[in-house]
Amino acid sequence: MLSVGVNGYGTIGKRVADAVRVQPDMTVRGVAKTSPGHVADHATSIGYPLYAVSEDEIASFEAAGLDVAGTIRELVAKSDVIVDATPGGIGEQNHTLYEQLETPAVFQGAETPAVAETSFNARANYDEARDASYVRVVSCNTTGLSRLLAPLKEAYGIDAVRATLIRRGGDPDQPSRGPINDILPDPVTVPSHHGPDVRTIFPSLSIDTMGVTVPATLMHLHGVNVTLESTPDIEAVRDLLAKEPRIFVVPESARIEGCGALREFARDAGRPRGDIWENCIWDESISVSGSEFYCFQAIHQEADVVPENVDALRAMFNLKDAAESIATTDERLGVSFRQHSRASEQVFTERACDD
Ligand SMILES: NC(=O)C1=CN([C@@H]2O[C@H](COP(=O)(O)OP(=O)(O)OC[C@H]3O[C@@H](n4cnc5c(N)ncnc54)[C@H](OP(=O)(O)O)[C@@H]3O)[C@@H](O)[C@H]2O)C=CC1
Ligand SMILES: O=C(OP(=O)(O)O)[C@H](O)COP(=O)(O)O
Repeated sequence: MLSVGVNGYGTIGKRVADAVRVQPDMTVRGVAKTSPGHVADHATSIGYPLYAVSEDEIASFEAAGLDVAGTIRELVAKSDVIVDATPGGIGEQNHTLYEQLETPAVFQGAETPAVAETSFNARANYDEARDASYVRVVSCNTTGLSRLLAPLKEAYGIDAVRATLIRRGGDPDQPSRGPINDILPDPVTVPSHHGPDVRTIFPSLSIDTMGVTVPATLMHLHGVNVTLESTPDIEAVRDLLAKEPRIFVVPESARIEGCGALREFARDAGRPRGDIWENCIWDESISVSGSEFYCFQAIHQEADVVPENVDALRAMFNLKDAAESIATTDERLGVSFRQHSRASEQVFTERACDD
């Protein structure tokens, strides 16, 4: 059993801990945060040993009636590997501690690529993280783009990518980022940082991205145009995407018109926290004109990187190959929306008929 410590138990850290907990080959050694409150209460109620980031903070946890198992140094020393889900820039500072104690670590997307030996997306470059001590799971937007581009690149080749990323203003628990009533070019400079970040996964890819932030907390929405190297049949593209493990081609029949309805769909499906781990691509938006591919995809920013963190751990410790790891992660987590995809339903029906 791989013993995993989670340093930074916020939006991403708590979800990664819960995803690790349900895997057959890994366990949560403990979680660390800086302050008490309902999130810390929840961690201890699940049974995660709680660690303070520094000695000074132990008293405030104890004053809140929480047992503290130690400081982050002790958690790092006891764990086989750390998932660092601290706010951007803190991970880089923590790198020194991980190195001192010879504990490998997974970092998140707001850290610079230089924090790790490789940036990671399970579908696109799993093998590059094999035997690595430090791996960076790319941001939610970069993860969403990588999952879409990997199968298109393999099947048709990619000449160029242009994407406009309509970004949520903040997460639901971030009142400091709202309310706002605006539509912000964000960043106002072009291209946005997302294109270069995608190139940490696909080094030679021609990609330009633009970002806009809107007053919403639900999801990001991408409008994507890919110039392919060949001219595909539109039904073949639909089938290709619908078969991808972490892509949900949203069928027209589901009458899911926007991100709010997608989140409600996830809640109705009993997803923990209403999380959507998959890219959600509207079937009707998939268009092909010559070698130009277009689609709209929604990305749940709080959730899509979670299975990627689990796979990064398996790659670093050579526990499974990419396909096995993705399948195990998804089965244990319940990544199942693909089964609603129109095209994959057709495939399943055809297979059943063949049988
Ligand atoms: N939220 C998102 O949409 C996404 C975030 N990411 C990336 O994940 C990373 C974490 O983001 P997110 O989960 O949103 O952040 P949060 O602010 O939700 O959580 C950060 C956590 O780190 C803890 N923390 C703060 N300072 C320190 C410190 N010095 N040492 C250890 N822990 C500390 C906080 O503890 P406390 O609350 O007690 O202060 C909190 O538990 C970032 O790199 C981000 O870019 C990636 C994809 C999507
Ligand atoms: O969208 C995200 O990152 P990204 O825009 O850098 O891809 C993550 O959700 C984190 O976003 P934030 O940096 O606005 O908190």
